[in-house]
Amino acid sequence: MKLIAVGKLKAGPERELLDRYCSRLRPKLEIVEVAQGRGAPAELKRREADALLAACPDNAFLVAMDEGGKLVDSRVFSSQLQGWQESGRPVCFMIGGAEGFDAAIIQRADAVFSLGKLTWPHMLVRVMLAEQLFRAQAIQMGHPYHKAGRP
Ligand SMILES: C[S@@+](CC[C@H](N)C(=O)[O-])C[C@H]1O[C@@H](n2cnc3c(N)ncnc32)[C@H](O)[C@@H]1O
Repeated sequence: MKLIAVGKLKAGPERELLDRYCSRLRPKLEIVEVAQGRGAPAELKRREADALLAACPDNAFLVAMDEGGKLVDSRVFSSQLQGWQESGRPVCFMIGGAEGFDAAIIQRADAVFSLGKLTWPHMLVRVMLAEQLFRAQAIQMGHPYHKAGRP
């Protein structure tokens, strides 16, 4: 699995949490960082989209993280992730920059997934996605990390 994201995550609390969840993930999550675009928002997003798409294999199943995407619970996400992984295509997640995605990313995406209607800082979205990937793995394995207490 691969995460392609805008910006460079520096040392600090987000890095520590991301490393903690990533160290528990199997298969490993390869993280590719692309440079933040420059210029007016439309141009910046176009440049970021070019870099993001260049890092994404043509045959990848691309999941774009976007607040306008599909809202699912962790069990549904876990089962969807399993299906994507079993499809034989490499699974790539993508996180945009401060201005969000260019339309080209949403058009290319095979799935658009939301962490809720609130807008989160993109470095926190990395941590939240890694935690959900770990939770999805725990659900698949029946590991008690995920407490299925809801009716
Ligand atoms: C600061 S947000 C960009 C906000 C931008 N104004 C927009 O409309 O997309 C940076 C990136 O974090 C991710 N992100 C932020 N909030 C999210 C959410 N609720 N669900 C999924 N991804 C989110 C998206 O990939 C977004 O491109």
